[in-house]
Amino acid sequence: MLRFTCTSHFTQSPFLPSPLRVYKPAQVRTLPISSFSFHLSSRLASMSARDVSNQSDISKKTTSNPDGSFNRAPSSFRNSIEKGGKFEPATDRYHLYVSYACPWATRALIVRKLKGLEKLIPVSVVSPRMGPNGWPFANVDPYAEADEDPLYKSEHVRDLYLRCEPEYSGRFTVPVLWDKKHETIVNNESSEIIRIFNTAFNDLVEPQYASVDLYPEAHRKEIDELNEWIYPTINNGVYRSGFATSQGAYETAVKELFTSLDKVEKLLTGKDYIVGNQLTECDIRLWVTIIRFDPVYVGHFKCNIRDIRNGYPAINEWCKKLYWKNDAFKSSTDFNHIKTHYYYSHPHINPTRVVPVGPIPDIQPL
Ligand SMILES: N[C@@H](CCC(=O)N[C@@H](CS)C(=O)NCC(=O)O)C(=O)O
Repeated sequence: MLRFTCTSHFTQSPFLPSPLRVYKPAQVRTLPISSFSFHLSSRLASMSARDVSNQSDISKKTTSNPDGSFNRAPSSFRNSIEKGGKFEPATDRYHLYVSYACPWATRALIVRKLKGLEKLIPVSVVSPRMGPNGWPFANVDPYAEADEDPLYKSEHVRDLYLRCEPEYSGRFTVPVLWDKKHETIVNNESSEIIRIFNTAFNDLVEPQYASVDLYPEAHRKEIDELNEWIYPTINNGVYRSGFATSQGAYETAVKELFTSLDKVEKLLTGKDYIVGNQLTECDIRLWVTIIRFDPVYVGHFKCNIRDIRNGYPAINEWCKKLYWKNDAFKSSTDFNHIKTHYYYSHPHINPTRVVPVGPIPDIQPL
């Protein structure tokens, strides 16, 4: 029987009462079943028994309420990038660390691409197999499509946090927006990173990218109102369902989740975008959860009242169109990283680490 140990950073994590919250993306490869299962099993087989027994359990460090409901701690680094400030817009100054598996990091990847920031803000992708020390870089876990840290050759994302704040005792999350000048984290909260990307570098990018506005003045009120319930009940709702440790907490979360999906289905019927007639941050924030829904959340997080492809035609159509017609979405999505991460990194809810083969395909064609 596997035994799971918590490392010091997990036990030290501040489980503050906080708004509920969670989860990250890249290249999609549709593999035949045989190569997919070979790929996963050969990777897993390369992990030693010790690696497996030391694997931490994210659900243990984030589910802290006595009633079994899941609670997510707030992000710690909340700076902005602005002219005249400590962090000024500049070329070759900032670096983005992400996991393709994490929905929150995927938000940042999508907006980085939509805003033409790829050269300005290089990106490094961690291995999807989160372990006792958190997210490993490819030098520690050489996983396909994962990178080494080009700045410091860090072993884990935690090394970056401890480099800039040696006493840091929070969670070592992605995304991380890093400043090379001050060698510190600018911001590790995706909802703020995407707002920074939306405006801060407009003077440094081509006009066609500067004019992209994902938080337009005219729609801000509506976007804020939607974020207000989509975040707790859908984005974080899947985690509240999956990480619940009591029947009651699970049922509350899963029912709220599907009630909100029903509402979104109505909003998207006959429309290409949630707000107005244009792509906004609201689409991006919701999409990163929906794209993971059928491959992961239905099974791993027990969000199985319906799936998206059979139960929500308007959401499914919207999701497919963004994926297949806008490369910022497709190129930020890697189903192999997504599935491997969830089924591997939460041994508390999937002790065997077996990764399901389906659904096939990961996303339906248009
Ligand atoms: N507040 C963060 C949440 C990010 C987050 O929870 N990321 C997860 C991955 S999906 C993570 O890095 N977890 C690592 C850990 O908890 O140790 C945001 O929205 O940017």
